[in-house]
Amino acid sequence: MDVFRTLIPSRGESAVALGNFDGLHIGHRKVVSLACGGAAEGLLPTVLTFAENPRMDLGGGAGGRLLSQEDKIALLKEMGVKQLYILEFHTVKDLTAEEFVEQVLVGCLKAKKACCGFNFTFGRGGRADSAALSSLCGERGVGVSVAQAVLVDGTPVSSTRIRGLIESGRVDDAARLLGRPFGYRMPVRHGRRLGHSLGTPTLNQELPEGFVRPKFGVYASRVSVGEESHLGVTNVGVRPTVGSDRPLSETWMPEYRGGELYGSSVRVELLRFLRPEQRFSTLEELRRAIKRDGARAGEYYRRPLHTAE
Ligand SMILES: Cc1cc2nc3c(=O)[nH]c(=O)nc-3n(C[C@H](O)[C@H](O)[C@H](O)COP(=O)(O)O)c2cc1C
Ligand SMILES: Nc1ncnc2c1ncn2[C@@H]1O[C@H](COP(=O)(O)OP(=O)(O)OP(=O)(O)O)[C@@H](O)[C@H]1O
Repeated sequence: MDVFRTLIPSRGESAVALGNFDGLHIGHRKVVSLACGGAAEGLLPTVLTFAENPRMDLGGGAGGRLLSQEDKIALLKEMGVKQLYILEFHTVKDLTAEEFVEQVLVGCLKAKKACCGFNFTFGRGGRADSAALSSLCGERGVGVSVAQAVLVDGTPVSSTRIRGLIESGRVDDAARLLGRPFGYRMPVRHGRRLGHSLGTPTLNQELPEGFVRPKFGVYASRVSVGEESHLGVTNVGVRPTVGSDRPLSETWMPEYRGGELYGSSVRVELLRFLRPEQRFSTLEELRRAIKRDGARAGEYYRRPLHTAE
């Protein structure tokens, strides 16, 4: 897959999926798969997205990112996308709907097919919708496919809805909307090695500025180290017992017997909220709580995904 960060000409005629696609949830995947379907007609499956959520620019406040750019690129590649444009929003922000179709879609991306969802908006101020896209594209011989709303529990799936679930600890519900567990791949940093002395060594990862902030507390988790998955139990928060100046994700893998992971990039998926973070009066109480958390996490880890209790 080619990744372009500026509007350089497409390598050939394309089928383009349009949107921000933060999280690549099941609604987004439907739009992207419409573009991937273009391959059967000899079109290059292409995604046009943005480096930062356009809502920031349009004054809406975007909330934390659900997916790092690296993870977004990997998922789109897996889906069969051949060209990915990750643009700075200001490069298209002031174009009218007509200019966007003429200059970007037709002129640069050589689109023969454009794909979007039921609630897609574009053009200056986000004032044009999928009907406008259909008519502007139709005049230029470009087909348009509009995905109907993908619903869960009767309501459209959206990045905003998923953020709300994660921020309130409902990661198992978020997984139903994402089509996979919520997680992050971040480098493992050194901690104070207190965990080692408690008998529960932890992988410490910093959640970067601008990333969605899961509800502080302890989660059953799944940890991917290379090709292997391990049971994990993760505390997301500021560790009121021992203190931390910034939010951390700390994961103990009760059954892991492998080597040190400092410096490597490890994927942690949060499967189920277990309890809020607590201030313990002694380290011994903290140690016992962590062991109990590990045992509870094992129950969720071994349970098939997305099933009710
Ligand atoms: C499963 C788990 C649960 C935890 N729960 C709490 C908690 O409720 N309160 C707290 O202050 N710290 C909690 N922690 C964080 C520990 O204080 C921290 O991981 C430990 O002190 C090790 O620190 P270090 O990585 O700097 O060595 C938890 C950690 C884990 C792995
Ligand atoms: N539930 C859904 N069903 C079908 N298409 C969707 C759905 N959600 C988003 N889309 C489409 O996916 C593309 C990307 O949308 P966008 O990134 O704005 O997603 P969103 O999840 O609605 O985000 P937000 O919550 O920030 O509005 C757009 O073309 C949009 O219409």
